[in-house]
Amino acid sequence: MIDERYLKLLAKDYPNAQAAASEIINLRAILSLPKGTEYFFSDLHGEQQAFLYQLKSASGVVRKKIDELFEQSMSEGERTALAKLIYYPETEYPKKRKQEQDFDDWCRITIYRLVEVCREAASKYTRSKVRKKLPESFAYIIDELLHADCSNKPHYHSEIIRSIVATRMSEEFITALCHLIQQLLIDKLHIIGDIYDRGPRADAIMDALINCHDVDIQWGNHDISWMGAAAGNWACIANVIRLGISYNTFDLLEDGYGINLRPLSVFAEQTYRDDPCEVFIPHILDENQYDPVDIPLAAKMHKAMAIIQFKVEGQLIKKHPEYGMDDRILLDKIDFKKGTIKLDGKEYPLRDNLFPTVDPNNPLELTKAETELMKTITASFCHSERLHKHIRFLYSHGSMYLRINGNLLYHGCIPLTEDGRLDVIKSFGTNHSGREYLEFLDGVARNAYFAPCGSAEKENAKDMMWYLWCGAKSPLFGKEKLSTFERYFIEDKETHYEKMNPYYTHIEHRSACEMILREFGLDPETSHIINGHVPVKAGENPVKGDGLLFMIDGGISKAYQSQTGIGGYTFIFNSRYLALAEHKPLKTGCCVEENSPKVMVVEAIKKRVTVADTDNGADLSRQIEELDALLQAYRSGTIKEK
Ligand SMILES: O=P(O)(O)OC[C@H]1O[C@](O)(COP(=O)(O)O)[C@@H](O)[C@@H]1O
Ligand SMILES: [Mn+2]
Repeated sequence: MIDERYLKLLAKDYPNAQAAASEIINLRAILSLPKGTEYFFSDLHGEQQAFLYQLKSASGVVRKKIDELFEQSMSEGERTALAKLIYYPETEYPKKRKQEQDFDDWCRITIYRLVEVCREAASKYTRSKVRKKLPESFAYIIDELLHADCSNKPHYHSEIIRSIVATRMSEEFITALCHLIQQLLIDKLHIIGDIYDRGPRADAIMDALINCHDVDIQWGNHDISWMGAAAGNWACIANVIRLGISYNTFDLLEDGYGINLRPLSVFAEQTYRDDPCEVFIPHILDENQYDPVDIPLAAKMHKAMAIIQFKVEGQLIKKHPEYGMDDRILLDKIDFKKGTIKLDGKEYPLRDNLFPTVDPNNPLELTKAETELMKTITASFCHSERLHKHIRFLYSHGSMYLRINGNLLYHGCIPLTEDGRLDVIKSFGTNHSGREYLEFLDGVARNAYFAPCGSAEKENAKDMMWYLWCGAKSPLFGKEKLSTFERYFIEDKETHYEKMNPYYTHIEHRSACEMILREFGLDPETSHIINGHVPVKAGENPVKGDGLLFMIDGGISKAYQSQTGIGGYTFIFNSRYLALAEHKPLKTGCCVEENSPKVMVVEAIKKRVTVADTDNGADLSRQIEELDALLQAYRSGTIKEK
C-alpha cells in the first residue's frame, strides 16, 4: 500500500491520469529493452594512454560494429581508418584534412558512416536516453539524422550534411559524433581500483573518468593512499611521493598536481650529497615531458622520502598498538655500526648503510629539516585544487565495494581465516567481519576526509588510511606485510615475500565464492565477483571459483607486463554474455589493429538480459507500481486531477 501523502507529491509531477498513464507506458517500454553494456577495468596504475585507448575503442567493440556494418562496402584499410577516427578524432581529423584531395567529400561520406555507427550503437536505447547523451550544440541535428525516416527523406538528410560541411562545422560535428559513439557503447563503467601509482598520468585518467556519464569506482590500496595523502596523513604523503619518484612520475606530481618538489630536491641534494643512492635509482618506464629530473638527483630524493616514510610509519605504528604492526617498525632493528638488520632472529647485511638523518638512539624521530620539509609538502597537498577535485570524485563515485546488477565488485579481498571463514577483525574497539567490515571501513575512509578538522574522529580515520594501504587485515591490501623496506635494503629475496591472505587460495573453490556472494546478499546461481589487485600471471586462469569470480588485473601497468605477458583485461557484461577482452601491451604509433584485444566469452546468458533484470529495472518497476497507484487514485477520485 503506497502512502497517500507520497501519491500527492507524485501528483505534482504527473497531474492527471493521462500524464501518469503515459509515463507508465514509457517505463514499461524501457524495461523491455536489452540492458546496456557494462565495462569493468582494474589496476590502471596511471597508464593513461593504454586505458584511454581501451576506453575509446570500447575494448574492441567499436571495430566489431564497424565490421558488421561495412564489411561489404568498405575495404579493410578504410574500416581501420574509420575506427581510428572514432578513437582519436582530435588528431585524426587534421591529418585527413591534409591527406584527402576532396576533403569536403571525405567529410560528407564520413558523417554518413558515423551516423550509421551511431544509429547501431544507439539501437538498444530509448530515444530519450540517447537524447540525454547528445552534445547540446548538435542535439537537434543528430537526433534528426539518427531517427528520421531516411527512405522518405533522403534529400533532407543530404541537405543537413551538406550544410554542416558548407558552414565549416564538420570538425566539431565529426568529433561530437565520435564521442557520442564511445559514450553509447559504454553504458556503465566500473573501475575496480588502483587508478594511481607506477604509470605516468593517473591525473589524466581521473579527468577522463570525471567526463564519463556513468562511472563507479571501488577504491584500491593505491587510491586510498592518495586519499589519505590528500587528507594530510604524513605516512601516505611520504608513500605517494616515494612511489612516484621510484617510477619517475615527476610530471604527475609537479605538472599534474602542482606539488612543489623543489624543497625536497634541495634537502636531498644537501643531505645525500656524496651518497650515490644506488639502491634508489628510479625505474624509468616513461620519460617526463614537463619536469625531467636527472637520475642521480631523483635517486637522492627517492631515498630522502623513503627514510622519512619509514620514520613516520614507525611513529604511526607506535601510536596505534591495535594495528598489531610492531614488527613493521624496522629502523630500530638496524645495527648502524655493523650495517645489519635483525629480523625474526636472523641478521642480514644492509645494501645501503648511509643514514645521515637517523639518530640510532631515536631512529623514528624526524630531523628538524625533515619536519620542515614535510610541512611544506603537506601544504602543497592541501593547496592542490586539481588533486582535491580528483579526490572528491573518488569519494563521490567510489566505495569499498559495490553490488550492482547481480555482481559484487571489490579491489582486494574479503579477509578470511585459514579455514575459509570470514575473519573477525577488531577495529576501533569493535569486532567486524565480511560485508559489515567493508561498510564500516567505508565510513572510516569518509571520516578521514570529511569529519571536522581537529576532531578525534578525523585523526583516527586519517591514520587508518595508512593501515588500509598496507595493513594485514585491510581488504584493500590482503597481504601479511608490505616489504618495501626489505626490497630496498636486503638482498635475501626470502625477506621480500609478502604472504597473501588465505582468501586468495580459497577463491579457487566455488564454495568460498558462494559464501562471499551470500554474505553480500547475492544469489550464487546468477551472480559473480569481479576482483582486481593481484596481477594474473602468464598461464594463470583469471576465472576462479568455478566461474564465479573474475580476477581482472591483467597488467595494463607496464611495470607488470613481464609477469602477466599481456596488456590487461576488460571484463564486459552485455545483454547476451559475460566476456573477458585480453589486451596486448599497447604499441603506439602502429596500426590500431595490432592493438585489438582478443575477446573470450566466459559465460553466455540463456535469455537476453533486459533492463527489467537490472537494478535500475527494479527501480523503474517500483516507479510503475507507484504510478499505477496514482492512476487508481485519480480514477477513484481520492486525488483530484489537474
Ligand atoms: O615494485 P613496486 O612497484 O615497488 O611495488 C611492489 C609492491 O606493490 C604491492 O604489490 C602493492 O601494490 P598493488 O596493489 O599494485 O599490488 C606490494 O604488495 C608490493 O610490495
Ligand atoms: Mn592493489
